[in-house]
Amino acid sequence: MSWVVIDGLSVAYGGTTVLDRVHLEIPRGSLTAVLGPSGCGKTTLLRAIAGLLPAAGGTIRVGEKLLSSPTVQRAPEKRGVGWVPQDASLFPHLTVGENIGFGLKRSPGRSGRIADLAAMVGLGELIDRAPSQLSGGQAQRVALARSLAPRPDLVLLDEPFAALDPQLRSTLRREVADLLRGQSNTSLLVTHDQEEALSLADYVAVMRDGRILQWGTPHEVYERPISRWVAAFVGDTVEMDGWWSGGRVQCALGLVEAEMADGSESVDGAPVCVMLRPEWLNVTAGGTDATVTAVSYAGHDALVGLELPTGFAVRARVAAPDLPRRGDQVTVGIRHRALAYPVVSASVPTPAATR
Ligand SMILES: Nc1ncnc2c1ncn2[C@@H]1O[C@H](COP(=O)(O)OP(=O)(O)OP(=O)(O)O)[C@@H](O)[C@H]1O
Repeated sequence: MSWVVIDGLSVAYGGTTVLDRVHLEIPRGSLTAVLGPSGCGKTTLLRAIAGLLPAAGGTIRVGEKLLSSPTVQRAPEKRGVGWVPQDASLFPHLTVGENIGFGLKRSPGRSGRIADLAAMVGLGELIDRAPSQLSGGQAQRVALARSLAPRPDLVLLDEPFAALDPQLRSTLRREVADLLRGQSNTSLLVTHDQEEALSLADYVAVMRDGRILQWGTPHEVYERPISRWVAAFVGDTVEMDGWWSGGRVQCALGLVEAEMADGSESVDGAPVCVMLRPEWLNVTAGGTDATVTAVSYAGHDALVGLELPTGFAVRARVAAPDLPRRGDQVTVGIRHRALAYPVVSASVPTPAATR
C-alpha cells in the first residue's frame, strides 16, 4: 500500500490547467523522482502537495491524512511536509543552528536535535555560522537538515542540486540520497536531469505537459520506455523504421530480435519504429558492416558514429579504452533486444524539439 497517493490531481493557474489528472503513488521510505522538461509542471506539483496551490480536481493523501481535494485544503504547516528549495533559501539573519531549528517547537530536547541534525549533514562544526559564510553545498545541507527537523511524513526536494557545480552536485546528491534513505524518509525529488533521476531514485515518474506518462524503477523506465518520447527524454536513442516479423523487426540493421514496448500485439508486416540505446550496439574491429564516421570521446566511453553500406547512420556507445578510429571498418552486433513502437500517423515531436 502506497504511503503517498496523488489521485486525479488537477491544478490550474487562472483558467489554464497546468496539472491534468496526475496520478502518482509513493511507497513509504522510498525516494521518487519526477523527471520532466522545463515548464511541464514539476514545481506546480510540489507546490500543490505543500499546500501552496489548491487542487481543482482530485486528491492528495499522505498516510491516513487527506491533504488536498477541491473541498479540503489543509494548511501548509499542518501537512507534515518538508521542503528543500533549489536555492536553499536560508534565513540570512539566523545562524546555521537557528535555521535548522526554525520549524522546531521550544522543548528541552530541541538543542540536542539541532546538534544531531547538523552533525548528520556534516556541519556540526559550523552550527554558529551565518548563512553568508557557507558554500552553496553547505547551504543546501542546512536546508535539508531544516526540512528534516520536524520529522516530516514527506520531504519535497525542488531541483536541490541544480545551482551547484557538476562535481559538487554529483557528490552532494549521492550524500543526500543516502541520508534520506538511511533515515527511512519518504521523499519526492523533482528534476529535469535524467542522470540525476535514474541514479538516485527508487522510482521515476516521467512527466510531460502536466501529465505523468510513465512510472517505474529507473531500470524499467530506461530499458522499457512506454513511448518514443519517454525513450528519447530519459536517454540517447537510435531510431529506425522497420517492419514487425514475429518477435523480430526487419530494419536497417537486418532482422533484429524485438518486443513491442507498450506490450501491444503487432501483426507481421506492420510498420514499427525500432529503438535501440547506443550501448545496446556492439562494435568490433574488422568486417564490412559499417564504417566509423565519428568518435565523440567522453573518457569512460565514446559515442561512435557509424555509416552502414546503405548510407544509413547509427550511433553506438563503446567502452574505453578499446575505441575504433574514424575510417575503421567494423562489425556491428546487437546485445539487447530492440524495442518496437507502433507507428502513429501524426508526427510526435521529440524531446530534442521540446526540451
Ligand atoms: N504563478 C503562475 N501563474 C501562471 N502560470 C504559471 C505560474 N507558475 C507557473 N506557471 C506555468 O505553469 C507551467 C508549469 O510551471 P512549473 O514551474 O510547474 O514547471 P516546471 O516543470 O517546474 O519547470 P522548471 O523545470 O522550468 O522549473 C508553465 O507553463 C509555467 O509558465
